[in-house]
Amino acid sequence: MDINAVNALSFEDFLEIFGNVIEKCPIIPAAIWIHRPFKSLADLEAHISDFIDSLPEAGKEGILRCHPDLAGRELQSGALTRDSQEEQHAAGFTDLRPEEVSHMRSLNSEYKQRFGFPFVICARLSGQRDITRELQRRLGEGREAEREHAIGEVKKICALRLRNLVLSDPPNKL
Ligand SMILES: NC(=O)N[C@H]1NC(=O)NC1=O
Repeated sequence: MDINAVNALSFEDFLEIFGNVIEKCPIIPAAIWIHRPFKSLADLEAHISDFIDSLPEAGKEGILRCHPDLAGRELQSGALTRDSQEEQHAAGFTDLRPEEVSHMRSLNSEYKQRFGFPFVICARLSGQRDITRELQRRLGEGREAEREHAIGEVKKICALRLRNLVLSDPPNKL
């Protein structure tokens, strides 16, 4: 699908296709619909990014809270969105040994206790081992810096999801 095809979609079809580019936050593509016609994929992405930046702290943290834990219970029970399932699989979280799952879960819960929102990272851009190391490093960050860092990761996840939808041969890098 190219950008002209995107611009030709009805609101309902647009939401159906782009509703999860920010995990479980269809309000975001719904809100930026008003900026059609989009000049390019980068333009569409920039509107999403600007909308997120315009939110108060509570809105940004709400977005983070819509993200499932990496290697969490939803992965185990098959309750992830398809996007998230594919991303966690790509990073290797579907192949963890039981002790690695427990380690990841205890780090996730320590992180949530410290910051009040889940640890979020663009799983397609790193492997499971690097992500675990990064989680440990980010546990030492300040709350505000960490919120902004996590929102940056949400935007990377969004960029790759958009490319998957709009480009026919999507690269798995930014
Ligand atoms: N918690 C977290 O980072 N979740 C995710 N990251 C990603 O790339 N897909 C996700 O679901």
